[in-house]
Amino acid sequence: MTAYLKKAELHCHIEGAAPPPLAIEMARKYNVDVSGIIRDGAYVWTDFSHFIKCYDAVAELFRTEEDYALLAEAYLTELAAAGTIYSEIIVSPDHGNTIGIGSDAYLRGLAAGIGAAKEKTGIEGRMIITIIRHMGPEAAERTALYAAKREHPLVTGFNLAGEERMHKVADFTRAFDIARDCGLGITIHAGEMAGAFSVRDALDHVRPSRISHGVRAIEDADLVKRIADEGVVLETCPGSNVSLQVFPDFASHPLRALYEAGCRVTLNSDDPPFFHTSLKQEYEIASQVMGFSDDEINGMTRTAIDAAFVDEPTRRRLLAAL
Ligand SMILES: Nc1ncnc2[nH]cnc12
Ligand SMILES: [Zn+2]
Repeated sequence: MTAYLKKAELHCHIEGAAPPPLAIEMARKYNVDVSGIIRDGAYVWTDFSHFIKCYDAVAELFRTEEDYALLAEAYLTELAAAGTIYSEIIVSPDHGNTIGIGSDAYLRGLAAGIGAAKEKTGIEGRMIITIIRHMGPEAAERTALYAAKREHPLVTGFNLAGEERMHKVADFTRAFDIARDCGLGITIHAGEMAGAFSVRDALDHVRPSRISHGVRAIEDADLVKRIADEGVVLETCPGSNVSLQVFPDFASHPLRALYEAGCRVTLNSDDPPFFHTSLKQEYEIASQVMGFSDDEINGMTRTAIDAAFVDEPTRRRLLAAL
């Protein structure tokens, strides 16, 4: 039972955290037919490409600053109820432009939601700006320049998400250099839909302190050793990986093997309702299905706080709260 354990999360896409009932509420508000993406109260998709389409359609149901405030507040309040003291949400300022409110209003809404949840529950939240791989390097550089210009106290990191099988990591080094130079923490999706080479590319070209997923590093023993030796933190999301069929089941998921090899691992939910999971459930899976002890799981939570993109006084306060 992990219900009583304190928790921390480094990897959850905020639009991917929208509970279907909230998405339905938004669809009613804007008179959108969602029968193609929500059935029997669950999101409907078949494979990664279809998941991304469904994700984008859900994201488009949130259209105002207030909608985004509501989404962030709802998610962080749910996390806090499960004992979570820290959460980094992955956000996409480009999306603010897609829906017509602009990136500033998008971030303002999310920041208001993070603030409201903190006021109610004490949970600490930060935002990680992501660029989207399938939107290409030019869009990525524009977003990085935006992040550099638009400093925000709650925006503390930079990520690359989207279709890992498109473009090369090297195409995005300039965007990451811009983000790093303005002081943002660096993480990158790699080793999820593509294999170990993708993780190696990410380490070589981007030099991140964390990797989003990274689990397919398991295909290359030298790479696993490098990750352990360099202390790169893996934001693992087992429920997401099984749902997207990266691994057929939890028994074949490499979390245990990576942990035993000395890699620094953390537990995360990715896009929880899309993958029929939650951070609470990921902790339960680690405990009940993968056999990690409470001490081992607490160690993962400590790793998450050690690797969090926060200022040092906040890190000390969070560590003290564990
Ligand atoms: N699991 C995932 N991988 C890559 N990009 C994503 N965007 C939202 N969820 C994602
Ligand atoms: Zn992700």
